[in-house]
Amino acid sequence: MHVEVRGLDKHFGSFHAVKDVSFGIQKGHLIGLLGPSGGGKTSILRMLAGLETPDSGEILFHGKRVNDLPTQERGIGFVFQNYALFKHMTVFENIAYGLKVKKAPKAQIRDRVTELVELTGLKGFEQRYPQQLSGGQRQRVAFARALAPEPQLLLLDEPFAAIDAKIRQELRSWLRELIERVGITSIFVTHDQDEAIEVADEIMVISQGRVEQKGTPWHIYKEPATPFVASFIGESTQVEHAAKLHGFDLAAAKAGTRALIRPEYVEAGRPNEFTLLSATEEGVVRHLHFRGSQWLVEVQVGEQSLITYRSLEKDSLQVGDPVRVLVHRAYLYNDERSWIAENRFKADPMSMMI
Ligand SMILES: Nc1ncnc2c1ncn2[C@@H]1O[C@H](COP(=O)(O)OP(=O)(O)OP(=O)(O)O)[C@@H](O)[C@H]1O
Repeated sequence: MHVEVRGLDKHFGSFHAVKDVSFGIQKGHLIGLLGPSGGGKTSILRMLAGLETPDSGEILFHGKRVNDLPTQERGIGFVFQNYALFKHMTVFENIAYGLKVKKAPKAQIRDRVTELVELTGLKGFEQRYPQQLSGGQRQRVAFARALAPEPQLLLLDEPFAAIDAKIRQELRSWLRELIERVGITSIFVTHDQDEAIEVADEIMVISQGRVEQKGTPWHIYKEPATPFVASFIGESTQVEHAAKLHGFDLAAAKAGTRALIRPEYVEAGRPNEFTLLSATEEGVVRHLHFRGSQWLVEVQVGEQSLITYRSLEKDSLQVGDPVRVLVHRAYLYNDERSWIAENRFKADPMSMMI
């Protein structure tokens, strides 16, 4: 189902929880609502579901306004963190529930439950009760139950929040596959950026009731539209005085312009690792953190500390080692605007010849 939201607004008393939110979701896409706690993600989901009434704005399913349609007529399936299974019902009965309420014929219910049990990898568990299942299995039952009545939109609110890290990881890829196979338009609320990046076709970053940015995970990571997005997603260090960034054309930077720099845009190493030494700055290794497949290196350049990764293949560095440092790219921002700046020594190969 194609979903369109236009100018959605919601107050709770005098608190402005959702501010002029607009977005569209293509049929069959999974969109992740990502942002800090209290940002308004759940409120947006509840309005889509008809569990909360917007102050203003429109919700369109297939181009038709559904603002006044009751929840049960919106064709929505839910999986919430606390949307518990019915304890006194077996897995089979839990999955069958929505179809029973709709008074579907018995044979149809049986066929659909069998299909979903297979789809969600729960074969053999049909007669178990929820307390006889692991957390991950219970959540899979919750998905099967939500999908049984063939909803057109699936709303997922932190569905894995209560599950251990290891199983959670498995469930993420499982969910991705499931959604692809079923081809259902889905909205997934999370405050975990790794989860959103891994699972979603598109991410919408929400903070303080507003959409900060919407785009593919790659786009959001690589080209953050606002300082909030740049600092919320991925690792970075902040440089207070952008004017000191060596090799950058900072004509547009004013006093007070700050920079965010991701570790992959910083290169730190021994002098012989650089072709143009004068393009680099002097630094010293302050900390080394072993990250399994690489080192996370903290270097000090003047007063500024920066982080970077270093491959295990290269010469190992020690704390206290002098290094040369080159910053390739920075996200700059002041009060009015934010933009991406490239180091001319990196961005323009001709300048390397100077
Ligand atoms: N029924 C309500 N009455 C009053 N305030 C509410 C109500 N529902 C939500 N709020 C407030 O609106 C704000 C947004 O809440 P919401 O649950 O939508 O945020 P969220 O981004 O989903 O956060 P979380 O990740 O913690 O669930 C919060 O400050 C919350 O306290």
